Amino acid sequence: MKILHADVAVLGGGSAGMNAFRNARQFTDNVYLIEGAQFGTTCARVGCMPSKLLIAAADARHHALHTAPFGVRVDEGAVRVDGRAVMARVKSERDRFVGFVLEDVEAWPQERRIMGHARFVDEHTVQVGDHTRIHAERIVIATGSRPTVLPQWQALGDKLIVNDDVFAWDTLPQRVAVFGTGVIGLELGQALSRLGVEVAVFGRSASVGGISDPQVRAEAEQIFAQEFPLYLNTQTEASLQDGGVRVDWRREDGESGTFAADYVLAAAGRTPNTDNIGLENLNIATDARGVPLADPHTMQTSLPHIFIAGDASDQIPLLHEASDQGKIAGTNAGAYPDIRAGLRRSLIGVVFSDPQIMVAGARFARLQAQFGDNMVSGTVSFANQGRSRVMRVNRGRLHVYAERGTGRFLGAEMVGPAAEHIAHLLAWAHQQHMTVPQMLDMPFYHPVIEEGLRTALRDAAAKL
Ligand SMILES: Cc1cc2nc3c(=O)[nH]c(=O)nc-3n(C[C@H](O)[C@H](O)[C@H](O)COP(=O)(O)OP(=O)(O)OC[C@H]3O[C@@H](n4cnc5c(N)ncnc54)[C@H](O)[C@@H]3O)c2cc1C
Ligand SMILES: NC(=O)c1ccc[n+]([C@@H]2O[C@H](COP(=O)([O-])OP(=O)(O)OC[C@H]3O[C@@H](n4cnc5c(N)ncnc54)[C@H](O)[C@@H]3O)[C@@H](O)[C@H]2O)c1
Repeated sequence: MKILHADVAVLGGGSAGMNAFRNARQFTDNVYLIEGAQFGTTCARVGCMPSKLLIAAADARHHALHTAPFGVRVDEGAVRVDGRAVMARVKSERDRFVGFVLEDVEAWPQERRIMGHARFVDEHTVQVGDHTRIHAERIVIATGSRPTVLPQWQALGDKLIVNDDVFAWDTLPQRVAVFGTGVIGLELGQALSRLGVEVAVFGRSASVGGISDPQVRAEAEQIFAQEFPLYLNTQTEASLQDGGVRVDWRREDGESGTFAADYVLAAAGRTPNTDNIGLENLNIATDARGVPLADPHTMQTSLPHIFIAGDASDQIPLLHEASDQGKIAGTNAGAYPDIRAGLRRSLIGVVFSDPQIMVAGARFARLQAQFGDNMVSGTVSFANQGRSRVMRVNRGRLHVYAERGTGRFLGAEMVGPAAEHIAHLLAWAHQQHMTVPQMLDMPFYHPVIEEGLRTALRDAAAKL
């Protein structure tokens, strides 16, 4: 057994762990980065990047099939999906992104990177595989998350797939049942459907892409249900049949049916990888899911020398949050005991469906609980918004929320065109603590989709 002594040990070499390692090294060279599976990050290998590549292919087919309203005739029969070519591009571009991450990792001294599953033996000792034991003064947990697989789905064997499996395909299957109407369910479900795969998306609640505003959510449901079968508030039972999967479903309203699929894609949330790292050997405060509680400004847990970052923290499971949290945790682990609050940005979240979904600042549900009647909501429908109509992307709704009296901009939720860009404008305004009147003083070009944002802001201003 190799015994090492470290100032800082970082558990997990994904986006959060890499940033923690990088930042801890600003203070000491004696830092180890431990990776249990492979370097390359979830984001680049099986997350953000390959999903966006698949969506790009799906949108190419969708646009090719929808040119007629512009007077541009494309022979529909000529639009053919070559599943092997689609997956070949997804994988080769994905490998390019992974390659850049690996270049960064390989630039670090080899003896500082240790491969193996890490577990706590006690508050200062980490066992790596069966080969190394590290005594560390400070430790950063950055072990990420994995798809949640419910026990009743285990019997499906290799017919139950997760996002990682999709990006390992060499070609496209014929039929997929998606369990989960959150971010992954919508993104991958719609992309597969647009690539010609027969898809049905099942959600056990009314949730669509995480939208908490009932009016925006209802609009999203209506839009997506027009494109592919979307079953909300639905119970499902999946069993193996004829070499595939049979999904028996029953909706709350009593409607029921069966869907035959090649695979069930589990997209029902993610579980932080903190249940298999020996936390039982520590006296650390955890939340109801068993995840260590941490101050979001310092990422310090209840054990002052242990920090947590990224999806493992179960705070906001997004890439930019993992990077920020990794930086904060690594800096504080390096500078310990000089602990400082790091930069936390305004909330921004985008679902890359079509139309896109976004949240900026704060979610409606949280704001309503906090502000109640002290909050106004400005609205715009994109159905007749000028530029959106020109481009035939005129679907969706934006709600902006502001504090009554002060006019302070509080947040927004949206399903609609250019949501990824509007999300940035609004998150930036939120972080600058702008009021709705100040936002209306900003320039708006003509004709642009952002003029819809101005309509919503004017509506909010009139109610202030
Ligand atoms: C399909 C999909 C699409 C996504 N799209 C987006 C998007 O468009 N935009 C966005 O912002 N976010 C997106 N995300 C979320 C984003 O990918 C994650 O929030 C982010 O990658 C989390 O980074 P992390 O460092 O916490 O975890 P990871 O990158 O998963 O790193 C954790 C690392 O820890 C290792 N590890 C685990 N346990 C141990 C152990 N005990 N010992 C040693 N090592 C261990 C793992 O092998 C892994 O390498 C997406 C996620 C998925 C699944
Ligand atoms: N564009 C992006 O930024 C992006 C893309 C993909 C993933 N992500 C991140 O990854 C996280 C995980 O994504 P996700 O879609 O798995 O989780 P999610 O939390 O977004 O959605 C999970 C959905 O599954 C539903 N659900 C739960 N149990 C179910 C069951 N038994 N049957 C059917 N439905 C069930 C929930 O009601 C919810 O709607 C996201 O929260 C997000 O932070 C981000």
